[in-house]
Amino acid sequence: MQALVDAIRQQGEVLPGGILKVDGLVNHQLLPHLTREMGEVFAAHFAPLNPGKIVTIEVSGIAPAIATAMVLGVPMVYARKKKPVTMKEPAFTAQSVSRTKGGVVDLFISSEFLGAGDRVVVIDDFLASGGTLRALAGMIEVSGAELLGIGCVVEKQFEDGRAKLADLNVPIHTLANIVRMSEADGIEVEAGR
Ligand SMILES: O=P(O)(O)OC[C@H]1O[C@H](OP(=O)(O)OP(=O)(O)O)[C@H](O)[C@@H]1O
Ligand SMILES: O=c1[nH]c(=O)c2nc[nH]c2[nH]1
Repeated sequence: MQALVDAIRQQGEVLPGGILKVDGLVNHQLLPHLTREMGEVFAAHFAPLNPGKIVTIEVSGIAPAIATAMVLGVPMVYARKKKPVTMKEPAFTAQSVSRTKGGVVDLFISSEFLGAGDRVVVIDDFLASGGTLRALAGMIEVSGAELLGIGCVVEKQFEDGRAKLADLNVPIHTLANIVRMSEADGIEVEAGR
């Protein structure tokens, strides 16, 4: 997605600890024209798989996920990181590591909105180590739903998440690919794959 690649070139910053800051377009501020195009691109890519639900994780996955769900005309379900009292027991749960806040986080998906018979595409903002997507895939499997594919806005190729998720045997589509980055040399970004 060329507009996203251009925006990362203009706004992206490399922070200590191998974190790419794209707060002005993905994490803290959203640019509607970019978010809408993300949804259109993901929807066009995954429509042939005939998904019936989009699944994501709060908080930064929600925007590209709902943009995709709106184009496909299907519900969007998101994993929460704190279990609200309204969530019916038993919920599907897993743990992942928050890359931007540090520490292990618990994830909860309501069993009211995911289960056997659901055909699911997962959309998230970052594919880095793949740990978060692994946790989501586990919850989807336990629910009895079928995982059809994974879409992420930004892939950090050098963290190898794509290879680590190969055993899931589903297509992974990303919109921008960070080939390498460092505080000294900046960001090498290309179109996703
Ligand atoms: O492939 P991984 O190494 O698991 O990294 C990717 C995850 O890390 C971020 O979550 P984080 O909790 O940092 O951020 P958020 O609250 O902004 O969604 C991002 O939103 C992905 O879900
Ligand atoms: O804002 C972010 N920047 C990153 O580099 C990253 N990696 C995983 N999750 C991330 N979120």
